[in-house]
Amino acid sequence: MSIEVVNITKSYKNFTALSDVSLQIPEGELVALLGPSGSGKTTLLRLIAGLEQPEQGSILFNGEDNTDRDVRERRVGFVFQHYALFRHMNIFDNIAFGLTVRSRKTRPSKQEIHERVHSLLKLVQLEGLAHRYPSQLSGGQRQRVALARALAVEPKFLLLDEPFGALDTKVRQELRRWLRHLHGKLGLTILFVTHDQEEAMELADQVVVMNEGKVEQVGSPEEIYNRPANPFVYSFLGRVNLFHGRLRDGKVQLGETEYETQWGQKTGEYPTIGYMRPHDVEISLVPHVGQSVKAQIRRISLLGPIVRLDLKRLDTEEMFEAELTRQRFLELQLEENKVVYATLHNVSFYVDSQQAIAPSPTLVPLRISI
Ligand SMILES: Nc1ncnc2c1ncn2[C@@H]1O[C@H](COP(=O)(O)OP(=O)(O)OP(=O)(O)O)[C@@H](O)[C@H]1O
Repeated sequence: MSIEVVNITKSYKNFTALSDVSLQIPEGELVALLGPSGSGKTTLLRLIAGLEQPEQGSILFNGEDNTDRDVRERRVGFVFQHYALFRHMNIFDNIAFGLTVRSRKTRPSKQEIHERVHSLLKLVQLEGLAHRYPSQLSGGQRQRVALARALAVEPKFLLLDEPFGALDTKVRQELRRWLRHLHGKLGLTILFVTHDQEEAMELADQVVVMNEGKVEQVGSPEEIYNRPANPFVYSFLGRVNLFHGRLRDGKVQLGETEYETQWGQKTGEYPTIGYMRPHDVEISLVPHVGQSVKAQIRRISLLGPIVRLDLKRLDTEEMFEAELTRQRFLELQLEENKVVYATLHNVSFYVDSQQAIAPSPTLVPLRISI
């Protein structure tokens, strides 16, 4: 089932948790809501589930308005980070719960419940554990029971709020793979909240990046990483170097280097910030005329297959990072305090419009890539 959020605003007293948010989630997609703490991810999930009411806007399922529908009528499967299974019930009864509490008219027969619970136990790969109690399971197994319980009532879609947040890295990775597999098998629309960018990138078909109650960008993992819509998305999705310079007559001056942009017709002078990823810094021992900057290595961190260098530009004195393969690092025989040449590829420039163009606090992208 598709989900559509249209111009939703939600406040708690004077605080606006969501401000005019719109979003479309096509049927059958696995979508991540990604953003820092307090950006409104859980609030949006709770509104879709019907656990909260918006002040403004509407929520449609398959084009049908559900804004005023009760949580039970929405038939949503919900799993939280700390999903409290009923401790006094065994796994079978936990999974069957949503079915056994139905009114006599809609409740499946004992035999049907038995069959459904066993097929769900098989699906979440916990066959044979039906008679255990939650305290006798690992954290990862408990989250799988929570998912089976959410699926038991045949929801129209699943909403997962940091479902693997409390688990250790290895178990999280296993559960991610498993969830991806489960999604492929069921074809159910799944919306999950995470503040872990790796989790979002690895799992989702589409990622919705949120910040301060607003949607900053929606796109595939590849799109949001390679074509970030603005500096927030750029910085949130991985390590980034910032270089401060000036745009003058269509050219950006960063220290001693100059970059052509497509903004040749723009007259005047503007403060500009260049954003780039550390893996797009090319380190060499000889200069690339007009393109490279002289920099001193201040610190070397060996991180398994890659090596991270903390460098200081000798022209502007700005600090920045470079990442290179261990092999390239050994070839160049790099060591701390050595002076090298850094060529900066794929710099995205943003004009600081707050100071130069308009009284808006956002930065305006000028050009992607050099
Ligand atoms: N019941 C409430 N009363 C008052 N403020 C609330 C309430 N629920 C949420 N908020 C506020 O709304 C904002 C968004 O909260 P929300 O839980 O949606 O963020 P989040 O992105 O899910 O954060 P996290 O990753 O930390 O869970 C936060 O600043 C939070 O303090």
